[in-house]
Amino acid sequence: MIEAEDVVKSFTVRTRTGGLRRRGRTTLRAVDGVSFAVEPGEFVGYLGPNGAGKSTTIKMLTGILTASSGTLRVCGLDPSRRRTSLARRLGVVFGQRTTLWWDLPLRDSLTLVRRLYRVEPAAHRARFAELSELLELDPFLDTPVRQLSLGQRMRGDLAAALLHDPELLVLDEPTIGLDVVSKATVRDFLERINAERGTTILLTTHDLGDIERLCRRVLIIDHGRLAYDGGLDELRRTVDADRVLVAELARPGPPIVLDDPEFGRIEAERVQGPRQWLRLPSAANAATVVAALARRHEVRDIALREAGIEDVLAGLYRGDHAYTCPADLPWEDGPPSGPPERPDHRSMVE
Ligand SMILES: Nc1ncnc2c1ncn2[C@@H]1O[C@H](COP(=O)(O)OP(=O)(O)OP(=O)(O)O)[C@@H](O)[C@H]1O
Repeated sequence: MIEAEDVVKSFTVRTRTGGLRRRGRTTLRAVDGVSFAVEPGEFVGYLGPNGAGKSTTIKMLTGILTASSGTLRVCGLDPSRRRTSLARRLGVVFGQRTTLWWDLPLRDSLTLVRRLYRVEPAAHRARFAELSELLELDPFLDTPVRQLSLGQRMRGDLAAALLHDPELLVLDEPTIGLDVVSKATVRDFLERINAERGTTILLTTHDLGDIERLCRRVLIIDHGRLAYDGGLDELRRTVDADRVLVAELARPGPPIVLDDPEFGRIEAERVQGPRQWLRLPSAANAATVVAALARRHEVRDIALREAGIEDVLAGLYRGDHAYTCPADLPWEDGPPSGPPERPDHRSMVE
């Protein structure tokens, strides 16, 4: 459904280089040699910190931007050359923008979408009825789009993106700003169209709840380069994120220090009354640490917190962990051992 091979997108940006009047130009490689493939029916998360190159990738996939180099095929088509043909096979939702007509009732916006995509009236009626039911559009179909709440508008945008029954749906932050109930509606809907209709979905989001709930596979991009391609569980295992032991002692005391030949030195990193938080190195055996703790302190209660996906990603984005990527990714000089420094990202041309 998507084939990206060594895709690069560079922007030329003006910079001041010292004195007031001295200006230069910098080439910014927003996407820097990205390669991946998405099979029909997959639900893939596309993650990365702010400015990593996610939206730029999505704009290239949808034909809005043309890649500076590399090969890109979406539904078998070159997106920038076959933009109109691709539009018939692709649905796109940008959470921060709407494709609906602001002053028209939602129903009329959706009718216009039918005409734009030249959907047959009978097929449109069936699809419209199905999407209205799944997204619960009925109560606000006759409300002008500008009067819709964010959650209602997003449901309208999803319907507009899917009315022509595309094979591939590309979503850029579809749950941004939604409350928990609206998020759940959108997530349930996406899960259903992926499972029941086999629609392939590429989802960009900073909401890790979306990712944990929906995506079996994630791609992580950082500084324009693909840093990880694989499952969420493998990602957790790969980075070996630290676990945290929360110990409740019989009485408040100074920060715990454990020094043991088996696991080395562990110091409490937070103390709150009788509670103390100890970060366990990934190699440490939790049972050994708990036994050492119980020998030296009167312990009332213990909790062990595994690193959540949020901790794992925060560590990756900060550069605490070495990145890994599958060996079959076509890195020219082998995979990067860590995220490149910012200066490598920009190369001065003038
Ligand atoms: N039209 C443009 N001209 C110059 N630089 C651009 C342009 N569009 C994006 N960039 C730069 O490219 C880099 C990647 O931007 P992009 O919008 O793809 O990031 P992102 O991963 O989507 O970030 P966010 O999570 O904040 O939306 C950023 O440094 C951004 O400033």
